Amino acid sequence: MCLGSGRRWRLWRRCAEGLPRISSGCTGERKQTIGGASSGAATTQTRLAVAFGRRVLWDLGLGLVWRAREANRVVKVAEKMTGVVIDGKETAAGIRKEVKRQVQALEEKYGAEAGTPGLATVLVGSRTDSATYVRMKHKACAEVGIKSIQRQLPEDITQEALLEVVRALNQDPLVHGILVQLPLPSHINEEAILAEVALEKDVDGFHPLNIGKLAMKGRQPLFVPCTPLGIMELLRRHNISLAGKHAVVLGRSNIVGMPVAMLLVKANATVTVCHSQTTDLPGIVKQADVLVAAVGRAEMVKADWIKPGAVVIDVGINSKDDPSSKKGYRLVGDVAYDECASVASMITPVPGGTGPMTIAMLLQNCATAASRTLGAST
Ligand SMILES: Nc1nc2c(c(=O)[nH]1)N[C@@H](CN(C=O)c1ccc(C(=O)N[C@@H](CCC(=O)O)C(=O)O)cc1)CN2
Repeated sequence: MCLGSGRRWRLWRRCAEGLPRISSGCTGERKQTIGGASSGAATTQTRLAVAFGRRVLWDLGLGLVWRAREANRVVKVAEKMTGVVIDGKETAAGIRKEVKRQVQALEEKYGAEAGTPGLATVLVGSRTDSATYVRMKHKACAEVGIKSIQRQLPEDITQEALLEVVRALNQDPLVHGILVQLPLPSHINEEAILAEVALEKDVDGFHPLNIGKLAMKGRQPLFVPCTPLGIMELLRRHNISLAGKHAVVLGRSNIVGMPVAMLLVKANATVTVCHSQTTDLPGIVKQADVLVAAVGRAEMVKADWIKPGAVVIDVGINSKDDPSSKKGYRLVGDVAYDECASVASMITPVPGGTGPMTIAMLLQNCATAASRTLGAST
């Protein structure tokens, strides 16, 4: 077999390095941003490859066989590169447009009064973060044409009175989705309140039956919690495959950690859930092809915890003192973003990552709830 010198050289390099091909698009500090449904190939990462005693054999076509052994050769390809930013804000904006079209179609089919999806939010007490999230939800509803009503209740409301509010919303035919903002005050039994929400209106997916089905093989919940669903949608829309991958989830909360772990298992990933009693957290995180950080500890995950090329999903929203900002603080995630972005292949920012997706998924669940109810009643 006769090989041209260019082809021979390429063959030798492939054999000797034993490396995956490095994208020619890698450009030092350049940041690539991907939003919407476009695909995001990993373009940058630091690579260290060690090739021991690789055999390179080729025929020069002159009857001469060259046998080359590369012994203890270190191929070091170290590049300072930056992972692709998964833009949750842009992806969520695309989903809001889709929901808006869905709402218009429902109104055309069932009329403007009966056909408009309705969401009821229930806010107990005066936590400023909860009030902000509820306000954001109402604003997003208005943007896509979902009618929303709010039940603002005092901090000291009794369990029974709160149950009555939920029961009344269950009976309201113009309300297709009910959301009880969490956390609730400590004297309220959260489990009992969430269990009272009508199953077909459980747009937060926290009803015990929906969570139970999520945890079971071959069962489908009516609704899936919004942040975990948003994470899966971000991964799907960015063509990140999960089958056979090792996914590590930091945190075991009912709102994010546990349900996202169940969704990852259903997507055929091998999942490790880490928590406050986990030993050697950095060592476990280092094994993750996909990392979901949801512990609520500012910038806990450092660059040397990340496996080169991993996909990093940051769910943390923590405020950090920042005298240079107008407010005196800024929001940061659970991941030390700048340093981790240079090791990961793809990463979500905070703000602008999973947060906007949470609200987009709520709108989507609400439109689905209305569509099912209206379809069932005709
Ligand atoms: N009943 C529920 N309660 C809570 C949920 C939930 O899904 N259902 N999740 C969280 C809070 N949450 C929604 O309620 C939520 C958190 C953050 C964001 C968001 O868009 N964050 C922005 C930054 C916002 C800011 O500037 O403060 C971002 O990340 O870009 C949306 C929703 C707990 N409770």
